Amino acid sequence: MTHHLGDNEYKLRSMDEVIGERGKVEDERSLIRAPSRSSVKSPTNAEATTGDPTLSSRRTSHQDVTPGFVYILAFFSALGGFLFGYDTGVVSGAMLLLKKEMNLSAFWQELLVSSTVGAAAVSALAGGYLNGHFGRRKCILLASFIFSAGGLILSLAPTKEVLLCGRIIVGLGLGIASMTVPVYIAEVSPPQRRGQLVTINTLFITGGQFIASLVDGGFSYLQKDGWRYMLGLSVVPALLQFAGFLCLPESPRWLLQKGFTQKARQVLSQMRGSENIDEEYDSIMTNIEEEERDSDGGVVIWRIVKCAPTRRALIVGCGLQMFQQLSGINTVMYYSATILQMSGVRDDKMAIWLAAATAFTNFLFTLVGVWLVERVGRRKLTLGSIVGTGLSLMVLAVGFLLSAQASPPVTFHPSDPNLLNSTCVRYGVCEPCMLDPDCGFCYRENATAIFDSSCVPVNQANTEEAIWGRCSNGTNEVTGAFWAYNYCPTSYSWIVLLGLILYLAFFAPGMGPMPWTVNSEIYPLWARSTGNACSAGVNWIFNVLVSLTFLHVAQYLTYYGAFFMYSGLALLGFLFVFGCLPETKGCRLEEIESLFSQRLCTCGASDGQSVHYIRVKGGNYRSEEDVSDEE
Ligand SMILES: O[C@H]1[C@H](O)[C@@H](O)[C@H](O)[C@@H](O)[C@H]1O
Repeated sequence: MTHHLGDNEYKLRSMDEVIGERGKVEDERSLIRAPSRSSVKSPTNAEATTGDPTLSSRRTSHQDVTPGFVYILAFFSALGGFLFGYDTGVVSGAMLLLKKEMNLSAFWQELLVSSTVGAAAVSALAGGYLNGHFGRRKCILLASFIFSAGGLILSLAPTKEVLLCGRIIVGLGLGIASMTVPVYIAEVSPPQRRGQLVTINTLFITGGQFIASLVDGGFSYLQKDGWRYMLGLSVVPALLQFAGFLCLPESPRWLLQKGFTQKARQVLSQMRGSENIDEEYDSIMTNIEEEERDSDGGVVIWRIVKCAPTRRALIVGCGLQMFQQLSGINTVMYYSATILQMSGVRDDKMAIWLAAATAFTNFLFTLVGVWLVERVGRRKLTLGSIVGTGLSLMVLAVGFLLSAQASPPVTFHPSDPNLLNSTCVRYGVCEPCMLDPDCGFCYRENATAIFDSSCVPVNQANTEEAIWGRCSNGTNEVTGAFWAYNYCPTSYSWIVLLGLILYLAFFAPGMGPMPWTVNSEIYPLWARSTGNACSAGVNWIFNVLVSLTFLHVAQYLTYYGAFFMYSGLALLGFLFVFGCLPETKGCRLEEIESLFSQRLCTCGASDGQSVHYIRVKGGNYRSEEDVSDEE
């Protein structure tokens, strides 16, 4: 179908073509890229031989060394990621001490953990408005201020109610930081380093989780008030970030959008060192002008939904965040201590240190992601990661399945009258006994077998022991009886352990960081704050959903059922990523909108092909047919 382009309608083709014909077709304008004055005026040898000015300028920029200032900016921003990881990670260790000292019921424990994540979901959504209105820098300052205040309140909290306030305040900071930091880093980075620098933010998240587990381990010996240090230590990086950002500049893209052109130029040249910034400056400027001209005002989220390319970007961004959480990372991390106990680590203190080893593995493999992201690109990295994640989840599930099939029987039935009312006595084998949150498995073992095993009620105030009997004082050296809560003794634990390690090795380089990295790049400037707010909100909402439902899911589906389900969800995630995620590596932020000009779920079909764009009424389309096909 042919389209007649009116005054407001203009064509947008592939970047190279548009720039090549720019002299000839005055009213054809590129949204994707504006040529720099310098590149048009003075062609280099490469342009002369290939006739391709884009190629030569892109090559030049690829050879450029990123100025140190950008690394400083990335470091101070990523402290927000560190706080994200620290505050979400530290709470499990703090809770072990808190529940004893403050006599917390299971409900209060759950409330203290999930209130932070819930508050983060709300503030991430609200962060879109703050970000667009006040700028990235002020939002980061606000988040670090909130983190400091929250940390202080937590460390001094006299009652559980004050603790809850502190946890909610920290959550509010988390939400804002989680959506602002990746956007800020993406906007200050040069295209060839952007993926790596934004991925460093996730490295800081997993680094924060690892440091939190070390702090948990260290202070777990301090029974009185140890939790105050654990929770309060987050004030240090928060204050460091606050002080740093008092001296650091606003994102040049936000400055330009708000009309602070002089300041934007100055900041951009500060960030690019000796590099010529004309091309980048013009490109951002042209983009903003076109966006303003095409904008019909109105609420941003509604504009995003109405405009096909941004709508698709939003679906991809939110979908990635959803599948990240649905692949069960936080369940695996949270459950790692139990998995390790299953493999025969009986000492609680030892389990805490081994959980630190799990967090370290997550951190280490995120580092692999930082190294790979600019080498293999976001798409391949995410695809490879999600396939591996799905397979490792299957290994985990098979490990749990074999353990369930070989579940040791109950051979010893204590004749205490208190037991008559308990559901625990009805179980004949360990598997259903451990799936019941009210019961645990008490047993003895020698080198070859398990014997004298019983299913007895757990002490709800301290799940590390039974409410009475041989196991009521934890692992009892005298009677030689062991207490297993939430797991069964098994000789297949090595498969589960293998699954855990494989899971982290595959998840951490791709599915961990890429949803954040990709979201920071795929929206045009006018939609960036809102797009990231929505996708970060989705991440937090699914985070709280998956962690709150895990134990119930495991109760209904058993552990192996739950992990098979997660691997099924990872498979769905693979299909989604394969169909919908385009490669954004090396593109300038202003170019990326055009990658969503095609219908969703066609990415897999067009991998690596060159594209032609036309732009009609504010939208980018891959071909003239797409215009007629507008969804
Ligand atoms: O990308 C991060 C990272 O993978 C963390 O380990 C996880 O706890 C977060 O939920 C996730 O968003």
